[in-house]
Amino acid sequence: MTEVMELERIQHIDTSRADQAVLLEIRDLSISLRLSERKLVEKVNLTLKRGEMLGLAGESGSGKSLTALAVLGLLPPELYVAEGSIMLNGKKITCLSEKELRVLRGREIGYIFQHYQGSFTPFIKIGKQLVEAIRSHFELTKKEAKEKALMWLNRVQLPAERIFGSYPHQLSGGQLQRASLASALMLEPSLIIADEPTTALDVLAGEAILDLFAQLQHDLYCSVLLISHDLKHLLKRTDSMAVMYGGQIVEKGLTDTIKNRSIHPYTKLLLNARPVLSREQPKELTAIPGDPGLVAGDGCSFALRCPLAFEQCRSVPALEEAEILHFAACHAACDRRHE
Ligand SMILES: Nc1ncnc2c1ncn2[C@@H]1O[C@H](COP(=O)(O)OP(=O)(O)OP(=O)(O)O)[C@@H](O)[C@H]1O
Repeated sequence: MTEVMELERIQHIDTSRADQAVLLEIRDLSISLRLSERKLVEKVNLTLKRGEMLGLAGESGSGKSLTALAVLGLLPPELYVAEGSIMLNGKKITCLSEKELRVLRGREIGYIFQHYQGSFTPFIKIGKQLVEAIRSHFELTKKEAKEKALMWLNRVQLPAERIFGSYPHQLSGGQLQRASLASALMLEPSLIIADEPTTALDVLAGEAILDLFAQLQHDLYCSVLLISHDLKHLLKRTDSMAVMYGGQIVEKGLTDTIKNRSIHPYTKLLLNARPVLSREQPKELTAIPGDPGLVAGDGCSFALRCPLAFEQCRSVPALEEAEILHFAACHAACDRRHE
């Protein structure tokens, strides 16, 4: 198949996928430690539509990666899905066997991690690994698979022939992350999970990869769960966002709404702690009070660091719909709205 034919085929897939049906639905997901039964992620509800980019924000340890690993069926053995379900394309995936999950990963769900070195086996050339991955999911000859791999290396703006014949250690960090992007996208998954894909790169390389990723996601009409502790990336690129603290979602909604009308004190502090480039005098950044990762054992998980905390925060706030498609879990904010 020529490169032009392959592109036409992908464009055809785009239009046939052009509906905004729900692709991923996470319902009441709780993840616990097997030994102590301690909950690390609690009652997470998320919906991701076809073609949508959903951002998951929150500081280190808030439960973002565990949520993603649960979708991929890659939780470490000491953890398990204690409650809830995950549906992909209307099919429950929380009850699939390891063998079924292996088929799902790659073909249905692509993933890109922060540690891109782990995306490739060190002593096998990139091209050979890409061809093997393609042939394990598509019925293609070696020659056809090579053409597809080269086309994708081209699409992620790499010198395709050279990278195809290189070992992973011969590539820079940025090139390796581009190659892992090609490796995830070439299988045309309906969902891509990108967990801090640029954290290990310098700022410019990271920005360039995310711009390229957003463009390819748009062309392929796949859905993306983009995880980052850097609000800047999420505000710029996602359609909707969820903010996690202490293993729970504290606020979620359309990205513009979160940016302009955030409700939860933690989201507001995160937004104020972000440097904004402007011609005017730079505003002073607000630090989030208390130590990162300080989570209240009872009641609202953010209560120990919250400037608005009051008596009622000893009980767990429900995630309430403040306006259409905008949810927040905060007693103080809810009280103010009712005043
Ligand atoms: N295998 C494990 N055993 C015990 N606790 C774990 C394990 N994996 C994660 N945790 C704990 O679960 C919580 C959520 O971790 P998670 O990796 O999801 O956070 P995160 O928001 O993705 O943070 P980061 O941005 O640093 O990756 C943290 O308190 C973490 O210490």
